[in-house]
Amino acid sequence: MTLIEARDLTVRLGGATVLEGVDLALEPGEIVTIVGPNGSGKSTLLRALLGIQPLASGRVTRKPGLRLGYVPQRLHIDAGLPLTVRRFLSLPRRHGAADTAAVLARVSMAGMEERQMLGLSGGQLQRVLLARALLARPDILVLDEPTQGLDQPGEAAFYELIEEVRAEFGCAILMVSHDLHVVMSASDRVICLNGHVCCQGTPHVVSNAPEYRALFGLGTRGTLALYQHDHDHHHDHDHDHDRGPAAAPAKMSEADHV
Ligand SMILES: Nc1ncnc2c1ncn2[C@@H]1O[C@H](COP(=O)(O)OP(=O)(O)OP(=O)(O)O)[C@@H](O)[C@H]1O
Repeated sequence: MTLIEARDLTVRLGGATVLEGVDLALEPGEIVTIVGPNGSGKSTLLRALLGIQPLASGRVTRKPGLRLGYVPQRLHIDAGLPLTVRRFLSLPRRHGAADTAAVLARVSMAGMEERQMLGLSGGQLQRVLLARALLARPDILVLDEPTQGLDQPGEAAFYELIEEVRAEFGCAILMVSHDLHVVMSASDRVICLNGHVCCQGTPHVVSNAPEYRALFGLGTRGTLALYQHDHDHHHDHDHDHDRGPAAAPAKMSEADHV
């Protein structure tokens, strides 16, 4: 059964249309990655799916009783606010000490309950955020650029952990990522967003589809262009990224088959 489905989503922020006509569905156990240039509406789409972003129009349907775990892009903690890992994990809902200890151990943070949140390294903070999301026993783990600011080994380790968590918890994963290797290797499906869904498909199909190569002009740069394309080019066929949110999804006969 589909976990969550968005139909024809439109979101306006500060008078601008940030998302328009976006459709998306997530099936159990899938890893789906949203890519797109800065400001293309990726975080807004996640927030809309989470139900914390009002819609101008469209609909989000959730499986009854659906549990969502969210790992945000950033966490603002007041510099003067003492906040231990234990306290943070009990917000907004308290969990038993054993559950907290188990989930911290799962993210390789065993025994860190009394550490101050402000004293954690970037990688440790991401693990604590993941632990908090896992405490909700989510059907879907939603991650917004979860490895931002981590070095390469930290990034690789974090995504390895995500895959392990999916296998163990059986949850679907929906994430925004700028990390090419994640997009190409760890995702079942890639959605390319620029205010609208430009194209989508499995990473393999998308990166190999002639339509995709024509669309993004991969040339000799290979799959790197999947990550690097910036939607500021023109091409001869009927899909124009420059139209922004009002544009229709690309016609990608192969790549659209998901
Ligand atoms: N509260 C707001 N009021 C007005 N405009 C906003 C607001 N929040 C976001 N926006 C605008 O909406 C657009 C989409 O923002 P969003 O954060 O969803 O993009 P993104 O694809 O996640 O970007 P990035 O890759 O930089 O994180 C941007 O142009 C942003 O400036």
